[in-house]
Amino acid sequence: MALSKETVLEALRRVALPGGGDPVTQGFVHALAVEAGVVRFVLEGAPGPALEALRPALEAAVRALPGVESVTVVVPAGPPRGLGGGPKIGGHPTPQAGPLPVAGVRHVIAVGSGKGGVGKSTVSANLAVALARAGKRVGLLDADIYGPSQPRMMGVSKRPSSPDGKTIVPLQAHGVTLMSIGLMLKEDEAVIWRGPMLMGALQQMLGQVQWDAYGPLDVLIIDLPPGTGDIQLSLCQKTELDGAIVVSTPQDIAMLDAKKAIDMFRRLNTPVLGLIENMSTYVCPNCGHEAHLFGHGGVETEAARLGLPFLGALPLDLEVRLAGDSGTPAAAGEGAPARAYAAIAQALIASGAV
Ligand SMILES: Nc1ncnc2c1ncn2[C@@H]1O[C@H](COP(=O)(O)OP(=O)(O)OP(=O)(O)O)[C@@H](O)[C@H]1O
Repeated sequence: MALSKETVLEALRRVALPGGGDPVTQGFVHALAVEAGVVRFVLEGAPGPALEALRPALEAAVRALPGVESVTVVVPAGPPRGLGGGPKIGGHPTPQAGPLPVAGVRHVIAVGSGKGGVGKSTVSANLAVALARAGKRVGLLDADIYGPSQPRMMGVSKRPSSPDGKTIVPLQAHGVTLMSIGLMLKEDEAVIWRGPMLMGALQQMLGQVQWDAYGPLDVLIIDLPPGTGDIQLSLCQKTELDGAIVVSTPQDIAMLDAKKAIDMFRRLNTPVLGLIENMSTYVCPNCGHEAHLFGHGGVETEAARLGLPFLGALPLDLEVRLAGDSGTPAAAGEGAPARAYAAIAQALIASGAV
């Protein structure tokens, strides 16, 4: 019989569980994929150690099928270790009627992008620092749960404390109040959670973090994951957002994805506060020649076409990358990128968004 999902499920059904029944009928087998001899599935629905104990028998049962080249069984990480007996991050979300405000915060602004790698986290960190330098009390939430980069960009690695075991005290860096799921995980630890766990983590980051631990905030910047997935949807529906900023490079392919993000925010009734063009120009530090590696001006043109504010263009600058990697965003310095970010911060303040 040819290898198929059904033959794999049949083999798994033949594995008897210690407490009776089989893993398929008990609902432990999820996201089964069978592709050219490669079998993958997620084992979920019982405590992690019990599933780990089951894994070898299931792998052996599948490997014994004709045509199987490899088997990968993923047992999702449970909620990360807590904060010294404090709240566990990443449980299932609790039901919530409508969008809620974030306690201790006046304005909430999400920073999104359609495509990954266009500099959304860099822009979030730098904008937060620039707004803080302009006198605003700023919070930064790293909601890029699969790829949290704010701890590195903002230069923090300490685990936040939870004195009462329920709420979490955020950290502070460069004048910004900061929280990231990355602070709860080891740097190289992958998050292998399904949708509900992600939603739960996001809900906790907004509701259980004491955003006003160092005084009430004027604005909370939320660094979203790229794309238009569960986190974006959930955030827009469950949180009273003032609006979203969309970051794109001028490249057509990035702009195409940015338009999808804009469309998503519009459909979710989240006002788009403006567009930012990142990696806009490159000025050669040796000869001063200006090059447009990803094109130039495309985002501004698109903003005009859509009737949205264009907040500014940010150069492709080695200082920005090095500063991000070193944990002190370029906006904290005195160079050209810091001036460009200060101008965007002023534009946002002038618009009344912050
Ligand atoms: N204007 C810039 N000049 C130079 N390097 C930049 C600039 N903007 C971002 N980078 C660099 O590009 C890389 C990707 O940036 P970043 O992580 O901010 O993108 P992202 O859109 O948040 O990515 P992801 O989708 O993976 O979260 C980083 O190494 C960052 O330092």
